[in-house]
Amino acid sequence: MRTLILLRHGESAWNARNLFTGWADVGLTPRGEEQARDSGRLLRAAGLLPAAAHTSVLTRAVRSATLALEAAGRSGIPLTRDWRLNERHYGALQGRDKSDVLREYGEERFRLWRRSYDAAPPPATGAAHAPATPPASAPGSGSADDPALPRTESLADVTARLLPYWHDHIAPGLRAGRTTLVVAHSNSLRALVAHLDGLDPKELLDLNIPTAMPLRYDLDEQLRPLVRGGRYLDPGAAAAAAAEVADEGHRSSRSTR
Ligand SMILES: O=C(O)[C@@H](CO)OP(=O)(O)O
Repeated sequence: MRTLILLRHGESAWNARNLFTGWADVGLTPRGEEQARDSGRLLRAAGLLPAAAHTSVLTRAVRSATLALEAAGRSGIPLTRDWRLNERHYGALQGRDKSDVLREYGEERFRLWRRSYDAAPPPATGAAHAPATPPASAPGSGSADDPALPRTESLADVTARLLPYWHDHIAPGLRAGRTTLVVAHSNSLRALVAHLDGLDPKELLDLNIPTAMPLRYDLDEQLRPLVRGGRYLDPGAAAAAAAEVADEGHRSSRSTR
């Protein structure tokens, strides 16, 4: 049996402010840092000791991975960063308040942009929407104006850039028997879960990944899940937190609630 642990980063500054984030490189809130440490403590308590870890190039994920591994007593293991694990590029929605977007475009469009397989938000235009720091290993020259950088992404686009990384860098370690931690984002993890569980687009609409809740997948030799959907280490807390994610846009930011 092979064990994979999926973990979304802790609460970011823009999660707390109810803003679409995507490739904007924002840090964790103090609460997000504590959530990341708590997730590491959960791993340790469950006896889940990763031998390898992968994360995106975005600060909120790298920092969460570092804090979780420290709290799990595993800070010495290799941590590999790659832009292919980044959050989906949210196009022109990046930096916008989710409640404002919901009001402006309506429930159906809002839901399809957030949770469908093939709808991409309108592309970002101009430097204002380009990532502040282009991910170092992203395609192209690394300049924020580089036409090779995405200006928006659907979940299908995320899946297409993520799966080569899964096949070439994560799956081989799992096959070699290494318990592996992947620390990523709401939508890059939705793409990975959809691949592992064989979700169809309708099932994907209802898939929400909560922040900092370790999700354990035990996999067979073909890397197929023994239990579809995996198992959250703290199922009750994860279900409540996933419901809050689903409800984003319908409530104001955490700091003003
Ligand atoms: O804004 C984003 O980049 C993501 C994660 O916060 O949002 P959502 O979960 O709505 O896809």
